[in-house]
Amino acid sequence: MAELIERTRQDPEHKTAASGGTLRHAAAVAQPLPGSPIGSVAFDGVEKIYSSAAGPVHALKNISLDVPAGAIYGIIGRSGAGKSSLLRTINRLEKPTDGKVLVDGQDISVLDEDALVALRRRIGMIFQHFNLLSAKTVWGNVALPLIVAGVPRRQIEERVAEVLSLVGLEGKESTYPSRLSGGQKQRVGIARALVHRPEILLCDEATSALDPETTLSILGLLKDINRRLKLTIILITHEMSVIREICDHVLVLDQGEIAEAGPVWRIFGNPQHSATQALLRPLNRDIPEDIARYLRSSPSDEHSQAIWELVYTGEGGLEPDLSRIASATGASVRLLQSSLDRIEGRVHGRLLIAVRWAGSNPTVRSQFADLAHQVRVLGYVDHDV
Ligand SMILES: Nc1ncnc2c1ncn2[C@@H]1O[C@H](COP(=O)(O)OP(=O)(O)OP(=O)(O)O)[C@@H](O)[C@H]1O
Repeated sequence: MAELIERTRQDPEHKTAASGGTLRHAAAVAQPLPGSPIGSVAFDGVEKIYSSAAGPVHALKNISLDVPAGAIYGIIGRSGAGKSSLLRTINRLEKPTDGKVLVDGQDISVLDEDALVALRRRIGMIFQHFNLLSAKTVWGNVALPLIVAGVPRRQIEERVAEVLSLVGLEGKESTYPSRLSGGQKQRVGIARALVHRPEILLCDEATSALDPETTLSILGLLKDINRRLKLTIILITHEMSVIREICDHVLVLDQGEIAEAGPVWRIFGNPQHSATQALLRPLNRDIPEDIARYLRSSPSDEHSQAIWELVYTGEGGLEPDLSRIASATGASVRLLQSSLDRIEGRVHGRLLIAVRWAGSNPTVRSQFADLAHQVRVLGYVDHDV
């Protein structure tokens, strides 16, 4: 046991079921299949049907999805969409009614009790309300999983010091949770989730109880951990801004089904499903009220201005080029509004511009076609707005 822990300690990238486990656990656990990336998760036709007093609830319907090792994968959807149910199948807190969940290529439904304990040491989890023991200090909360696993005291002390330093909580060892801020409590939760050197971290609405500034600092910490420890992070949230801030991939769930899934830049840049569009609406500004008030469906005369919307979806690295936009119009052009964002180095969002009309729409449209992913005229105004 000591040898296994020592091996893990010396090599922070070494991620096996043995991390913090006992020799018996290490032998019982289903090891990652040869060639399977460490930290990968795959859902294969996963179904979950709960029985309730009101009848069966079909919470997950035919979910098939690959989560690559090392990803920060966000799961989003309206309340009741099935996010928690799906997340909890990964460490088998929920067992699928049908289908398989594979961790590192291994079907986890076949694991016996010992192997399940070992699996859960490879998969850390943090929660919206932190789930700390109020009667234990920061040190006691973080050390507990190692104490339960029977790890020798000296190694527990080393490891707890390591993870507390990783989450920026040195000096808080003797503090009780009641004396910590929400952000500090979540840092304790993260430290506790990392003590066994997991390969996957599940985050269940981890920032929903935090104010915006603290949310950003916790998201920053998660991103840092993902990079430094090469840890796969799978998070559920109802906040699109959380996905935009740290995720590289996103799954949108709608009534237990996959609405769409893929790289965040693509899904956010060009949402196809009505559920995604509805979730994204708060991030997209509609037409500003002062412009909407004067918008007409056709131009009154040659002095009218067309209000153009140019949409950027991140595809092909296309970005707004203001000088080309200006020269394409061949007339005066005014920038009315821009709501552009960068996700993983790709620009997405939109520009609203006013272009003197003068019967020029067809020419301008053909010129704009090369400059943005989607272009359309929203309407016309008779004067400067
Ligand atoms: N133990 C259970 N017994 C019966 N029904 C359940 C159970 N757990 C979840 N459900 C139902 O399954 C569906 C999916 O629930 P789930 O909690 O996975 O959704 P969610 O997207 O995480 O929702 P929220 O954002 O509100 O937490 C819901 O209709 C819910 O009421």
